[in-house]
Amino acid sequence: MKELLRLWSLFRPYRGWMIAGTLIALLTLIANVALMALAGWFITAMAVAGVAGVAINYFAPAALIRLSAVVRTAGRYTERLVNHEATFRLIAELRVWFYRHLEPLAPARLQQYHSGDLLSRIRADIDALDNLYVRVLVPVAVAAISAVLFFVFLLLHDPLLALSGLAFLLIAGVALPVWSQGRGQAPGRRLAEDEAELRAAVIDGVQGMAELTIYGANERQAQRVEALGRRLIADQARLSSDHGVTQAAVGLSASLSLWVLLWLGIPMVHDGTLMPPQLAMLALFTLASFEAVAPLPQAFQLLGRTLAAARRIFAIVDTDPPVVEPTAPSPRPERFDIRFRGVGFSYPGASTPAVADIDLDVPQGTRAAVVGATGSGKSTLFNLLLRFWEPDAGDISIGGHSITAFRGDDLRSHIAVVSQQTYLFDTTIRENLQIAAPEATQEAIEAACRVAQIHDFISELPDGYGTWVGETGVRLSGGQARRIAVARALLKDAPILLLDEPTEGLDAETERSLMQALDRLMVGRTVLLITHRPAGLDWVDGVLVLDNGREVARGDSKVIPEATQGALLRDVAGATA
Ligand SMILES: Nc1ncnc2c1ncn2[C@@H]1O[C@H](COP(=O)(O)OP(=O)(O)OP(=O)(O)O)[C@@H](O)[C@H]1O
Repeated sequence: MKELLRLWSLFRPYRGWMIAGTLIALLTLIANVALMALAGWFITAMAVAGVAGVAINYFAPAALIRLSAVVRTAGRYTERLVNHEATFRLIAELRVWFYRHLEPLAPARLQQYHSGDLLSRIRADIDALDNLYVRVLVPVAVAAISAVLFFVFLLLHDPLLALSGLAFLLIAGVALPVWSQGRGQAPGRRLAEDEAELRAAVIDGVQGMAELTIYGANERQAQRVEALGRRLIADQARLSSDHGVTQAAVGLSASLSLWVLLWLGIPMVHDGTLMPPQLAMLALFTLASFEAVAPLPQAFQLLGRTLAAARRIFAIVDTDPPVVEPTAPSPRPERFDIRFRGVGFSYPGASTPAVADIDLDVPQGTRAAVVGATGSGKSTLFNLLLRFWEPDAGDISIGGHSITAFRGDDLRSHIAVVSQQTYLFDTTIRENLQIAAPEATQEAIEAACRVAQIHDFISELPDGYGTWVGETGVRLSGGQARRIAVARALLKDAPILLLDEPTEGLDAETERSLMQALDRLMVGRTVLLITHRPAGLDWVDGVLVLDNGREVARGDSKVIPEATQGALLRDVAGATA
């Protein structure tokens, strides 16, 4: 119920559309029922007149029948147009609304979700919400209003006929939807969850296909996907069979309603309280009136799926962002020194802190390295500096301003990152570079690529900068992707540069030339490097050595103590073994 009210408030801007859609749908329904009732009356009246040998005016009823037919057809078309237009607008807006809530949660709060699950939420779950609008709200409003009108119409002829008609309408329009809503709740919820799990499993299978093939695990993955598919089909089959049952029950209610009306009405014709054409009209009227309630059982059956989708969406929307954005405008630092003071942080649920009591100064224009074995907390320092997470203790400042005073985007506009994992989008090299500077001209892009020593390679490609790099940049080597990252950082032209093992995994020659490119990039910037390799750090001005999130030494590169060197070298040996 809570979800329904929240969804209703989200639909608020579309209430005008909803009212228009409801009125047009109501008019269409009334035209259809009128068409059937008038036709019943007209045919019987003509037959009775023929038998009696009297003339009747057939122009008015014939014109009304034609009018009803035209209104029904035009109404159906317009109603679809209006309601679908409103639904598509609503869905488009909901998707943007959801994405706006998702953005501040990345990456910290989203790590617990599989990308396939998030995709399911943003696509299938948002789509499922339109069910509430087109299949529940509008039909329920139409059914409720028309049931009252139909009841009043029957009441004008006979109270007993009205009550029997209403009783069957209530069975089809209230009892059956309540039953199918109860039956559909559990499979509907499972459908939302299983669809997400299936999507995640398929994405995993496709992305990890090389590993699955190497380790002969394709079959197991296929079985997992198949089992999920079977579960999904079982729930869909149950919903479909229930849908069949309710549709049959609606048909049965309509037929029973007709029979009861005839059973009650025929004696009235004998008594002369009802004319034969009236009986025919009321019979077809009763039958046609069930069109108003026919969509309700399925709509309520799908309510379980819709509410499960709503819950999954609200679960993300209600997540508190890991950092609180300041309300005041961000400061505009004149200098770009980086300072950590007493910084401590634990990831949620972790028993030990990832970093504790860290002090670090990187004066503007200098270069510092944080060295430590795997898991010693180096990347955590970057995550805190980039404000993906908020420290539990201490403070980080840039140019004398605490980073808590900056809005996330403003803070990150001062920082460029080159890491070992450069994410390349499935688009052209040019667009991948323009992520850092959307307005960058071709000349600026080429200049950055020359410094990054990747221009010659790109120029030799048949499509040059228009070359498609493939998903996650599969068509480029690790070294080439790293150079693209350097070029991106040059294009961004930020005063602070974070380097996360930028030469990791490259051969000596590639590493040397990438270091030359990095040398050019580092000029005039405040640079912080994280690495687990203690060797070759003579180009940095200061080193901080971490072990298990704590400082164990600091100074220049010579301070890396023997013991720590040993641990680091073991780490390197372990990583390469
Ligand atoms: N997103 C996260 N959620 C929970 N725990 C995390 C997360 N990221 C890191 N950790 C944990 O925090 C500790 C420090 O990790 P961190 O990634 O900062 O180490 P690192 O020195 O950068 O390691 P590496 O050199 O392997 O990248 C580790 O124990 C790690 O398991």
